[in-house]
Amino acid sequence: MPPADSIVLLPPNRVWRSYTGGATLDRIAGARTPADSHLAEDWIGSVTLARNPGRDLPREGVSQVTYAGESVDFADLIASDPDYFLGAAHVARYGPAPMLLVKFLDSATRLHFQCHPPRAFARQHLDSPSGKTEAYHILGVRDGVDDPYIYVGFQRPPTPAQLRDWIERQDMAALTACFDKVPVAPGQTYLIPGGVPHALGEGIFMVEIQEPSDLVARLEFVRDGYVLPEAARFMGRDVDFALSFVDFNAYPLVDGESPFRCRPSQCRVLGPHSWQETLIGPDRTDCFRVCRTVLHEPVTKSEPTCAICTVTRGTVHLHHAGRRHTVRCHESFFLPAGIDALDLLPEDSAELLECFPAN
Ligand SMILES: O=P(O)(O)OC[C@H]1O[C@](O)(CO)[C@@H](O)[C@@H]1O
Repeated sequence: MPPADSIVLLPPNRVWRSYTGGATLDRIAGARTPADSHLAEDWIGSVTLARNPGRDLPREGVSQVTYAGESVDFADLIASDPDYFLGAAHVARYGPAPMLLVKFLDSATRLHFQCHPPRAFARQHLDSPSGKTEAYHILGVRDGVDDPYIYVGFQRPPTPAQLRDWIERQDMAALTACFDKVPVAPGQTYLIPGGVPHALGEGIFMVEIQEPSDLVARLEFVRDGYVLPEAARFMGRDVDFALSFVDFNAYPLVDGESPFRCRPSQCRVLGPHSWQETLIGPDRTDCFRVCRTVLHEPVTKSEPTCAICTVTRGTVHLHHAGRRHTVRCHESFFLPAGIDALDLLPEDSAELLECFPAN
């Protein structure tokens, strides 16, 4: 099927989570009374199914997108012309899936201490092509949260036997004492490889970029009165299965900074005052790539692969093949691999977060 349009627009796609949040997402969507609830995330241009045991929504997670003015299931759209949307080399290697999951995440509360399987473990033991290495690009912090933080990697690792005991007794004081708080601020980026234990602090609004799966082992079972059902704790397996992929290394902070922080490096000049920088490159992970484009004038650019792009500041007009789309702050679009060059016209100045699958 020849593409009827060029750009795929990615409207909000709220997904139920076991923690609470989402008031910021409500506000962005223009809700009259923004409120926190269990719809704490927005999965942007997703073909990944959410694993929410007990919820009767078989397609939860998969996005309805806007293409040529029509609302369509994103997986169906890609299947209609995988080479155009994803690129022939990508399809030959991975099949008709973007191999990428991008989310807005808006936490009202600290998330459960948790750990995700690395890709090799997921392939060997979970019959999944993807694990869940994930990255956080922090966009904002709620009013009243004075010390935004994440926990990432043990600073004082327990032994596996100790951790097993604490999980079974839910001794969260002992577990928390294994971590230092890593202070975070808007504009920062962190990569959390599969296997590394972590918990996102309360009051953080961010874009999360990750391998496309919803695989998680929870080390903690109760948050704010919600008790995780057993099936949701260790992916239907047991505690020893979860412990077998936990990274027990120590990751001390150096001058208050975590080794998981990724600092930007400029990679491409796009105009006299416009550029693209790498936030997460192949030196950090082979699971995905993340860039930020800063625009101070109209720019024409092409990319070697498809991308999920989110405007993180300002407004950008996209021109391609005689069509024009306006994308405002916190709106997103999918850039098909088949697009040769795209014109980006910022209103004054703008920033884009660009997430690319592994290539
Ligand atoms: O274990 P919880 O608190 O339900 O959190 C799950 C969420 O945590 C994250 O892995 C972020 O750490 C999200 O991708 C995921 O939706």
